[in-house]
Amino acid sequence: MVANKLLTLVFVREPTRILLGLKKRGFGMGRWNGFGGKVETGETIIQAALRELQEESGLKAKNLQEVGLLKFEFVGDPQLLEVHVFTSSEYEGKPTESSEMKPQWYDIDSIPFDKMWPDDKWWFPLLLKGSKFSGYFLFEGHDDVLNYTLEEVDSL
Ligand SMILES: NNC(=O)c1cnc2ccc(F)cc2c1N
Repeated sequence: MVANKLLTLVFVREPTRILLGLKKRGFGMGRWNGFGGKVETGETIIQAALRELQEESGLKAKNLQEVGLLKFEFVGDPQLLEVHVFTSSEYEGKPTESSEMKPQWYDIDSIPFDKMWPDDKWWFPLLLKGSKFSGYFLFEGHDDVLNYTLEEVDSL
């Protein structure tokens, strides 16, 4: 049994816009993502979310809320990714480019889905309307979603 790999994904929200980061290298390079990464041993998922947001965007979230649980599988790869999705609407600091990410505010009416992971177009509307959601996406490579499940939930 291959344990799930725990990852975090944080979106900083303002009333009409959301902060995305352009991945400058490595996994998912060239796509606008949320901020996040691996949960290291010895840290909680929340601590990891806060750490990665700070490292990748320069922001310190003050009211992190868990809003989604996404599981990603890639054909041919036994490692299941378990992604804990958070939003924050109160933060300290200014969005700052890092070696990994270039942060940019996007109006919630013009999210660049064509330059994001293909699954975003399904669950982003739920995140934007404040729902809690749980989903599973089966990828073939990084561009094709073979099938998925997605549901709004009352609690995560
Ligand atoms: N904004 N969306 C993301 O950051 C995102 C979305 N879907 C993914 C699917 C597989 C994966 F390995 C990473 C992501 C991901 N970073």
